[in-house]
Amino acid sequence: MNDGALYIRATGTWLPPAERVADAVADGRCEAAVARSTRMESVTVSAGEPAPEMAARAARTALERAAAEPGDIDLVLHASFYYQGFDLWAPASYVQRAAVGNQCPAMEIRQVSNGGMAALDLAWAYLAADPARVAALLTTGDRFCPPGFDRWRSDPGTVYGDGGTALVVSRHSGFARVRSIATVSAPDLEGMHRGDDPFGPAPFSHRDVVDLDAHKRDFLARHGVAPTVARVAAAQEAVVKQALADAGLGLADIDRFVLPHLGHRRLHVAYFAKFGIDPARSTWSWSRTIGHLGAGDPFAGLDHLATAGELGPGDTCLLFGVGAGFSWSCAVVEILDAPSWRDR
Ligand SMILES: CCC(=O)NCCNC(=O)CCNC(=O)[C@H](O)C(C)(C)COP(=O)(O)O
Repeated sequence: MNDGALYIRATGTWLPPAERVADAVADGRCEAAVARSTRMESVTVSAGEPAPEMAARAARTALERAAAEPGDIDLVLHASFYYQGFDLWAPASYVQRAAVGNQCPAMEIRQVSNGGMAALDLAWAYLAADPARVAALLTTGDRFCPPGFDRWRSDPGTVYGDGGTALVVSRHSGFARVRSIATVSAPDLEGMHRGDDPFGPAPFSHRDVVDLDAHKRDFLARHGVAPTVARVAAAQEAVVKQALADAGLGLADIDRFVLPHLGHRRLHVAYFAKFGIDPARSTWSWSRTIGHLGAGDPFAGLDHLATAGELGPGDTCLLFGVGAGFSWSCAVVEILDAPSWRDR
């Protein structure tokens, strides 16, 4: 066991069937312009499975692959950002009861789309703080459904998918090692996801459906596009530079890029063009069939690469997360062994 090391023992996802973007355009659910700019092919849509249940199903897969017993798990962190099914409730405890069945601390992470990476960052520190702590279960789960969310229109540069994801991390061993993780925060940008709306006394006090584009227009009208874009770009560059430096690697050393499930235009601006990332070496060809899973994209993307047999010993992956706030996280993951559960 290496002091301070963190390993990934297993990944897991639970995704409902996908709906085709072309069908959504044909029946008016999705604007043709959004289909063109995002280049999304399909998104996973829950027929009714609740977000915490999808997370629990992903967790069961990851725990089984990790051969982890309930007593092995010393922390459960559940990240989400949309409605979890009840107005005042503890989704992390639901995941713990439904998937683990132990009594370790179970807490919720609400860091919008960066919640999965925030959980990874915090779990590493929590496990390192006590030699008796060995492993953690990290989950995400969201269901972006009506009436309050329009997966096709609530955030025009991104089309949202439903699903649960999970990671089992350990200080002792795993198929992959987390070489570094960095997180950068830009609270001066938090207004971009509230705009000019006043604080409300209850959910949906000012609008019936989430409209992130309205908040963004309000914010950019006050703060300007160019300075905001520059601020976002600078923070994105800083977090990648920090993660790579802490891992002693350069961008050229990275074999695979696990990117947020944003639409193509956003990915091109923030990742492909900015860092010279080849889309073919990213998860884009898969994520365009899934949609933005909220906090779960990094876990789902790593699970996809592992399950598809695209990861071998010595490979390095760069996991990216970005969330309203804003916050950015970036982790360097080194593959030590081919995952035992890969499809081929
Ligand atoms: C709310 C869900 C969430 O946390 N999403 C992640 C944060 N959002 C993004 O990264 C989307 C990209 N947007 C931006 O970077 C800023 O809004 C910009 C750069 C101001 C305008 O980007 P655009 O909307 O034009 O793609």
